[in-house]
Amino acid sequence: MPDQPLLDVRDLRVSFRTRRGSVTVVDGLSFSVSPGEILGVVGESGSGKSVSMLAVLRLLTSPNVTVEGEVRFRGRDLLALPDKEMRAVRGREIAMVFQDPMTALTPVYTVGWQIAEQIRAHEKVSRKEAHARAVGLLSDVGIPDAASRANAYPHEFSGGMRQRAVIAMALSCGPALLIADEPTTALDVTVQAQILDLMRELNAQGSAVVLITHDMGVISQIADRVMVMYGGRAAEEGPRRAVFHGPRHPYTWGLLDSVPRVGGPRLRRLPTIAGMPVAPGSLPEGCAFAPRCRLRHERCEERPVLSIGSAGADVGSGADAHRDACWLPDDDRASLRLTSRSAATDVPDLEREATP
Ligand SMILES: Nc1ncnc2c1ncn2[C@@H]1O[C@H](COP(=O)(O)OP(=O)(O)OP(=O)(O)O)[C@@H](O)[C@H]1O
Repeated sequence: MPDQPLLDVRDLRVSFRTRRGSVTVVDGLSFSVSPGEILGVVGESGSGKSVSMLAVLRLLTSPNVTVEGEVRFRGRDLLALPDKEMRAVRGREIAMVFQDPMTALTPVYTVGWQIAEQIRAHEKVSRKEAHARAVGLLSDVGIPDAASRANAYPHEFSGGMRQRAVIAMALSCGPALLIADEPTTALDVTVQAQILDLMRELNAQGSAVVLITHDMGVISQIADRVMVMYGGRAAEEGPRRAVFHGPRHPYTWGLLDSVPRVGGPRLRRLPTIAGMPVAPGSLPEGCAFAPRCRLRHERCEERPVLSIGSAGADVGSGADAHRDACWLPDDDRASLRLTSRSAATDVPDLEREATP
């Protein structure tokens, strides 16, 4: 893995001014993405996944929002880039796919025209050539009879086909980075798998991917590395295998325990994480997860730093590092996980079943 990250986000902080005062929803988030890797970002609703990526892309345009920190992409600080240069980065070097494909498609133009225009926005090619490439891309993403389908309007496509069209648009400029926010959530399972395959293909062609999801199952199928977010902060971050086989943060334990699995033991009830997600504006001074954590102790009133800890053997450095933000003693994590589970019955052993 090359040393220089493609995207390097340091101490990102996003606050909204509301009638109740300033509310911080992303609180000192740092992470990086290496060229060609797939980073899965996972966490419950409201954990700040979307807002942090929208901040990275400079798409939070409300006058009530404040974004602080550093976002380096290929060495340039995106937060300091003039608008025009930022627009060139978005769409050409960084592509985006959102849950609702209609956010990227305009209802009044044909799908082929929109992909062709996206190509022409970044490259000097004739209309005819751009259209031919758009047809080729639609065919690449599995749209049958792409030549005639290119002349259809978005409402004439199914949800899965629209998402494919948006991915075709992303593919059109061969982005170094694709940020995909819940791209499969609205789709049925078969189509979901096809869209994940397309992301893998895009990745195989050299694009790094940040995939936001609340679904640990999706992460287990596709991510090289995983960042688990809670309360606008990173709770844990590491290679997929390390996070699935040796999760270190009690919040990650909860997420993994609450994944329903086909073929797993029959559960009398699906375990859930007790308590409510932390509300923006009421982030505790210390560990954000402490109010819901069965293992909280005095030290949790102090904010834990995302770090490798003192464990040693199973952690590496750089992209291989497995970090967590928890004060529990490193050596006792495995037995503590069992202790914390014993209060819940019928909890499956997910580490053994994680995708290798
Ligand atoms: N414009 C806004 N003004 C105030 N608060 C906002 C605004 N946009 C988002 N938030 C708050 O920021 C927090 C993080 O939202 P975000 O959408 O990033 O969460 P998420 O982890 O992506 O969840 P989901 O999976 O539901 O999309 C939420 O509590 C949300 O209510």
